[in-house]
Amino acid sequence: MKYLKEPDYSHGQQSKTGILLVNLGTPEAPTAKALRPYLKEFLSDPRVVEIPRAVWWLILNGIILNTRPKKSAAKYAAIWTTDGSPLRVHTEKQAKLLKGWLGEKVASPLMVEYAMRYGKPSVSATLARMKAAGCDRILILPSYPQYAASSTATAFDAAYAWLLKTRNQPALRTLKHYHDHPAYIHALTANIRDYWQMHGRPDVLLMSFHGVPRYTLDKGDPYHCECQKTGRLLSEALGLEPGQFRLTFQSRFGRAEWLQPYTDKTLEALGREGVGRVDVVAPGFTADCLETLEELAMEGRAGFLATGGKEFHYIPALNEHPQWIAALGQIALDNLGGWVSETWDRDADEQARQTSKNLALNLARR
Ligand SMILES: C=CC1=C(C)c2cc3[nH]c(cc4nc(cc5[nH]c(cc1n2)c(C)c5CCC(=O)O)C(CCC(=O)O)=C4C)c(C)c3C=C
Ligand SMILES: [Fe+2]
Ligand SMILES: [Fe+2]
Repeated sequence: MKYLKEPDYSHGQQSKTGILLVNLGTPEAPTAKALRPYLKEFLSDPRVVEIPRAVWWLILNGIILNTRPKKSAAKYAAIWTTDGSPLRVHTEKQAKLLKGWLGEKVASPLMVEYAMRYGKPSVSATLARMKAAGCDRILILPSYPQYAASSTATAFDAAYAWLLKTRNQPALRTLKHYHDHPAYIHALTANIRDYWQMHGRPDVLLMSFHGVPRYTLDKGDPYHCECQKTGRLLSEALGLEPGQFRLTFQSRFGRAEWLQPYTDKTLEALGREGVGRVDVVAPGFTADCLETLEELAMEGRAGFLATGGKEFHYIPALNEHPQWIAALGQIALDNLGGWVSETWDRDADEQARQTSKNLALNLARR
């Protein structure tokens, strides 16, 4: 059969608008056994590794899948929670909170779900469930503020692949990026300011983004420029001078050159330069995960302290920060034009926000 079976049709079923939050995916357990299928699916994606298929098949199946699952499992074990993988825990909570936030602002029937590009819950199964529940309009909202072919585009590929097999297709919208959306920048700023209010300020704020191979920039992927723009807007919003922050790229995979400067090398250099306190933040990760909790908060810390650094702080990702949930809601609404009717007065809300911000600033100045 070429097409998926249609859910039973009933006249008068209320049509809904759906929002699907898509994150990368994570293993089912912190074990080599669970890592293997996850890494196989992830690293078999031609958007992720672009070398010729036959060559890559040999490397992946002959070397990587025999060595990496065990090593990565040990890293996942160090960050695993009683509720499971942090990436899934946070993404699931974000979807629930987003539904609550939108519920107060939107009159139309709405469904908010999350899916993972690799592993479970899959994009196709979740889209099928949303359609069966009556969603005939769906917005795909990737968890990545900066567009990259290896993250954003492949999430869309998964949605399109499901549409290809679907007879009665819902309307689909994709949200390409929100790297410079004022609400996203505001949420990042609020999250960092909250942290500094509790723990004091660093000598240097290091903004670390997930890396991608350097050749993707040369071939036209806008990811590098979008990370730079987020970094610039964030440094301006925080009022940082050039010497007070750095922007770097982490998680290099394989032997090819990736976007530079590298996070690990920069942290080691900062330690050697005698920088006393470094705070690391990862603006491109909207949920904490292996790459932030293990690579930055554990490995990065060790590298900085081993080379002479005195104090290291990792500032948590946006996760469930109320400003982030509000930002997700605003970003979603910006992309739902004509699909839902809003019951809130955005301008009045913005005015109230500015007033309370000014009040807080005045209080801080006293
Ligand atoms: C910001 C979004 C991401 C981009 C762009 C991205 C590109 C990219 N990643 C790899 C290889 C790996 N990444 C891994 C984990 C991982 N990557 C992202 C996000 C982006 N990746 C996240 C959120 C995570 C964490 C997932 C979690 O479960 O917590 C891994 C798996 C872990 C490991 O074994 O190291 C690999 C592998 C490549 C090759 C790439 C671009 C080409
Ligand atoms: Fe990655
Ligand atoms: Fe650039």
